[in-house]
Amino acid sequence: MGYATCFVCGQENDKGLHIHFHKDGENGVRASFLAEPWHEGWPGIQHGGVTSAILDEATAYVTFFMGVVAVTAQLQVEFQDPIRVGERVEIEAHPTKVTRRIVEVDASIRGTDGALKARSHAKMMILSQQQKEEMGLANLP
Ligand SMILES: CCCCCCCCCCCC(=O)SCCNC(=O)CCNC(=O)[C@H](O)C(C)(C)COP(=O)(O)OP(=O)(O)OC[C@H]1O[C@@H](n2cnc3c(N)ncnc32)[C@H](O)[C@@H]1OP(=O)(O)O
Repeated sequence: MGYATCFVCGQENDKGLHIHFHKDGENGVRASFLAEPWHEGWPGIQHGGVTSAILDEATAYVTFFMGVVAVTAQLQVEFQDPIRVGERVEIEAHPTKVTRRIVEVDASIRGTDGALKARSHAKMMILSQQQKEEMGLANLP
């Protein structure tokens, strides 16, 4: 499942991260990722933008599995501990608050030992029909 060309999850995006997200419980999502050398910023450490993209995507999948079309309006990221190249990490996200137009989501990335690497709090804006049409997202499955 996913959009083929998405930078984070698209299986047909040659330059993408190819992360597979799956549902976890009623509203959560989970995924796993291995940091590769071409994901680094400082030598040997995964770039913070890549980390942020992964958290953003996990957040978006929460709303996707809820059956709404939403975009990220705010994403607040805390980088707690470096993600090393060659290190596998586990990603998790779940909703914390749902209102008519905004879904708030917490996401985290942890090492395989459970140590916290990064976490985020996001506000996802549910799009109106007009906004979906304006953004070219009106015909999503
Ligand atoms: C299978 C694969 C699945 C999923 C995989 C698919 C790919 C997923 C990609 C990952 C997700 C992304 O990165 S999405 C891409 C990054 N995000 C974007 O490009 C979004 C760009 N921003 C926008 O388009 C717009 O600013 C919106 C839609 C977010 C908001 O515009 P709007 O709807 O016109 O908002 P507006 O009428 O002004 O305000 C409505 C109410 O919301 C509040 N509000 C407005 N903006 C914000 C904000 N940023 N943060 C908080 N609150 C806000 C206002 O104060 C107001 O409150 P009140 O007065 O009513 O109280």
